[in-house]
Amino acid sequence: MKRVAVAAAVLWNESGSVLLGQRAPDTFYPGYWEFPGGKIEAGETPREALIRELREELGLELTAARIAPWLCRRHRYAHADVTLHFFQVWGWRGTPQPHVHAALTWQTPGAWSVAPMLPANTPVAEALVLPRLMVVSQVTAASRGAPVGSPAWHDAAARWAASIQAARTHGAVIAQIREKRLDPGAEAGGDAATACARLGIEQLVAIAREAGAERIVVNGPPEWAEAVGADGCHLSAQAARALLACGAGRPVAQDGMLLGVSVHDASERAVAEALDADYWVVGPVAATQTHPECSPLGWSRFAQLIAAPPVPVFAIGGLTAADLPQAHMQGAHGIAAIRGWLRGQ
Ligand SMILES: Nc1nc2c([nH]c(=O)n2[C@H]2C[C@H](O)[C@@H](COP(=O)(O)OP(=O)(O)OP(=O)(O)O)O2)c(=O)[nH]1
Repeated sequence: MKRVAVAAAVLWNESGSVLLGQRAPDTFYPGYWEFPGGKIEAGETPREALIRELREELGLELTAARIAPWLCRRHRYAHADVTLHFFQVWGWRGTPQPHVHAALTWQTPGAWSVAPMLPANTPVAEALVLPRLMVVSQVTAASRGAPVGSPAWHDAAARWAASIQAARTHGAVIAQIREKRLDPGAEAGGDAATACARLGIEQLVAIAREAGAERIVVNGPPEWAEAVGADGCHLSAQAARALLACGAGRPVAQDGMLLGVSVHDASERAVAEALDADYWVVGPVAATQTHPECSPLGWSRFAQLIAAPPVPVFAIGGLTAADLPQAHMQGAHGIAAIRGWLRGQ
């Protein structure tokens, strides 16, 4: 089958809308909506092709410093096996003109008023509505293991809620409940411990919802995410590797549940890909108190590790909201942090 490589742009305007073009009547999939872009020619990089295509198709001059790689998706159409390099673009000169499209429209992701999109774009449209900021909990550790429901535990939980609220001033939030010692499946075991752990996680889900988190994932087995009414589960790199080793496939029980995986190196990236995770959390980018034993990747190794990711990536490790633009430029979808959200407030 013919292999085709394509570069396409998610152009963001100041109101948070993205530009779609409707394919012309004489093309393959006429009338379908797509992100502007086109085939990468011999000798071109995806970025060079993007700049050329948007000049030809829309009459725009992209601002080089405002173009960021984002996702790379492969889709097998009947006519060709297509690899799509999606970029996010925030800066250009000119007003988009429909030089090749039947129509152009600015659309708010998730509130699409046009359809259908090209089939390869369904996961891309979903990725566009995934929040950019992940706030990771650390309530048990921050309260020095105080029992669930105790005043010290509540204080730590309130600080976590404040972190979620602080992050929300920068955009939509995914809350990740990461309470290792509360893991209801942990070796501490016993019915009372399990019930208490479950209660703790349930309370944190309620607190995160109240604080305005758009999505909530639980770091632990998928059954627990489901049992406490979370929107998905997040697997540590170790848990993901163990699941894959027992020959299990993608471990998410219900449709629509998110699956996230932590990644620190290329072999863990391969595990996340094999499990068909919906997003990766990759780091540490900078030094962090949570993992003092890990040497930081720095942005350049981070960018190499995540190069051409099929799903959105959150950068983690010593980051604050101020790092979001830099994270985007390195190919990240967003950033994740435990402590960073209240810094500087
Ligand atoms: N530009 C763009 N192409 C996409 C998207 N999603 C998607 O599956 N594609 C596919 C459709 C095509 O197979 C290919 C884009 O090729 P193209 O627009 O340069 O060319 P084409 O197939 O329409 O036709 P032609 O240039 O060969 O005449 O990528 C998208 O969002 N934007």
